[in-house]
Amino acid sequence: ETEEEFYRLKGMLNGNIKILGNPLAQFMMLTSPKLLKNFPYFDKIFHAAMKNSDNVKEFLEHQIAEHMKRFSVEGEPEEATNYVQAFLMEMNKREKNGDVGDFTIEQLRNMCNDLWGAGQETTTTTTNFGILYIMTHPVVQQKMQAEIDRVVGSERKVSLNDRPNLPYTNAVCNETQRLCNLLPQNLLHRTTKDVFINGYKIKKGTTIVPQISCVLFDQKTFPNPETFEPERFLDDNGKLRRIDEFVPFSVGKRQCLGESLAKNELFLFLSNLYHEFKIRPSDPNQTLETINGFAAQPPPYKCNVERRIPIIH
Ligand code: HEM
Repeated sequence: ETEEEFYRLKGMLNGNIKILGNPLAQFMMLTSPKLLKNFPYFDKIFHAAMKNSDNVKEFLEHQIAEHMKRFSVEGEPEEATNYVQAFLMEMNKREKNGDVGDFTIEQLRNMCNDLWGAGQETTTTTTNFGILYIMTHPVVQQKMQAEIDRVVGSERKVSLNDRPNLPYTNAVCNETQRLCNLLPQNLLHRTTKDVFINGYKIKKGTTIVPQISCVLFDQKTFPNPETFEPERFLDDNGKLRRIDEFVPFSVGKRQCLGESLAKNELFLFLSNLYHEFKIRPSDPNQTLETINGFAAQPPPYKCNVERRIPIIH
C-alpha cells in the first residue's frame, strides 16, 4: 500500500530467505523439522523462521482487513483495481449465493503470500542481478542498446510485441537468469515411488532437492559457466537458440507457475531501463559475487545513471 509497508514486507521475506539458506536449516527441512526443532541451535532457526512467517501472515491479514473496512465504508468499486479487491468481490458474491467455495480469507492470505514470496521477490531480485551484470559489461550494454535503437527507435517504449525481434536482448535476459542461479537448491520434493537412478535406489518417500545449479553451470552445455556471455544463447545467424538445459524455473509438473509472467517482466524492465539510460558502476572494481541464501542475492552496488534518449511519455 505504501513504500514503507512494501519495504517492511520485503525485509520479512528477505529475513526468511537468509534463515532458510543456512545449511543447518536445509538439513532440518530435509530430515525432520518436528524432531530437530527440539535440539539446541535448530530450535533457534526453527523459531526465527516461524516468527518471520507469522509476521508475514499478520501483515497480509492486516492489509486484507483494511480493504474489507474500505468496502464496508465506501461500498464495493464497480471494477476491481487490484487482486485483493477482485478476490474479495468474488468472495462476497459467492457468499450471497450461499457457498464461498475456495474463496476464503485464509486462501486469499496464502495467495498473497505466494504472489509475494514466489512471484515478487524472485522477479525483482533477478532484475536486480540483470541491472548489475549489464552495467558491468559495457560491450553487452552497447550491443543491447544498438539492437533496441534499431528495432524500436527512440520515440516509444519497448513492448512485448518487440520481443521476437530483439534476440540479443532476450539472450541477455536468459544469461542473467542462468548466471544469477536464483534458486540454486530448488524446492524440496518427495519421491512417490521407489526410483532407480544410475544404479542407486531412492526409496519411496525420500526428500530430494533437484540441483538446478549443476545444470545451469554444466561446462559441457555452458562453457566458462562463471562468465556473463549472452552470445551463448544465439546461433550463428544471431537468432535466439533454445537450450534445453536452461532450466531456472525447474522442470516437470511442479515447475514454476509464473514463468511467462516473470520472463515478460524481466524483458520489459531491463530493455526499457537500458533503452532510456546508460548505466555505469560507481566502483570500477564492482564485485559480482553472489550473496548466498535460499534465494541468491546480488552484492550491494552503486551506479551512475545517464539519460541517453529523450523522455518517452
Ligand atoms: C525469475 C523469477 C522466478 C524464478 C527463477 C522462479 C523459479 C521457480 C522454481 C525453481 C520453482 C520450483 C519448481 C519445482 O518445485 O521444481 C518455482 C515454483 C513456483 N513459482 Fe516461481 N519463479 C519465478 C517467478 C515466479 C512468479 C512471477 C510467480 C507467480 C506470480 C511464481 C510462482 C510460483 C509458484 C506458485 C510455484 C510453485 C509451483 C508448484 O509447486 O506447483 N514464480 N518457481
